[in-house]
Amino acid sequence: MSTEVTENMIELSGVQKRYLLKAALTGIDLQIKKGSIVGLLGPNGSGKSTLLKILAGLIHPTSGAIRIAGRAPDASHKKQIAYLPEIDHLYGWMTVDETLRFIAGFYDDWQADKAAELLMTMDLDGRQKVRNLSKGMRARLKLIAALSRNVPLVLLDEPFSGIDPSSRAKIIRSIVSEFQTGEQTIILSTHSVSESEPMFDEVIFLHHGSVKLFDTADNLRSSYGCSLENIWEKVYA
Ligand SMILES: Nc1ncnc2c1ncn2[C@@H]1O[C@H](COP(=O)(O)OP(=O)(O)OP(=O)(O)O)[C@@H](O)[C@H]1O
Repeated sequence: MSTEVTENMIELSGVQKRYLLKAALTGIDLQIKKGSIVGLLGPNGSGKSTLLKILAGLIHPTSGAIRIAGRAPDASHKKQIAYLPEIDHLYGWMTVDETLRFIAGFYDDWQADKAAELLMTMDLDGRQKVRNLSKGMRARLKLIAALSRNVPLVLLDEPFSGIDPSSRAKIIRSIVSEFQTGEQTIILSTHSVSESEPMFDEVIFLHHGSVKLFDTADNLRSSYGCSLENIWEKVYA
């Protein structure tokens, strides 16, 4: 993906998004370094999904500039971004194995061995029909689909939605262990701040469509003297 030498995977300058009368993003300036796991946090409606969709190239900003790996986004970028949407588009009539084979067909970078490994880590039965999966199991299947690709940028929108708290910790460990240090950048939106906190290198707190705080997780914890979960309570009090 990198045609120019740059330390940043993502650079956003003055990015705004308006849906008819609703301003979802009101001017985002951000520089996200390559090789980090970034937590995208914020209350309902703060703009997390909108920002991720813009980065995935699914929607366009109303104004502002975006650079991904040093270049303005174009059609070729989409091939190098794995995006897990908040809503799933899985086919109920397929089995889990058929779903993964179907998704694999779209991507040259699909890693079948990794998908098989994740299937075991996520405790999913490949023979089960998607329509019979619980909400949490569907969420796991979506995660396998995103994490089995060998891409420099992974965008996960609420990946733990529907997954029970004890399984979340296990899944977070598998995301961290699958993370290709130095090569990949993961941006992950979540409301599960306490469970996710250990995996974040950097954290963005969004509020009403703008960045309220952005720093390394360590700097935030040391300047506030508390956990990210407690910072959340202070920021959105
Ligand atoms: N397609 C759309 N048309 C109109 N308004 C939209 C659309 N999508 C999002 N919005 C509005 O933009 C704002 C930001 O929404 P967004 O989904 O990005 O927030 P979010 O932080 O992801 O929320 P949540 O945590 O509830 O998923 C909200 O006020 C929402 O109602």
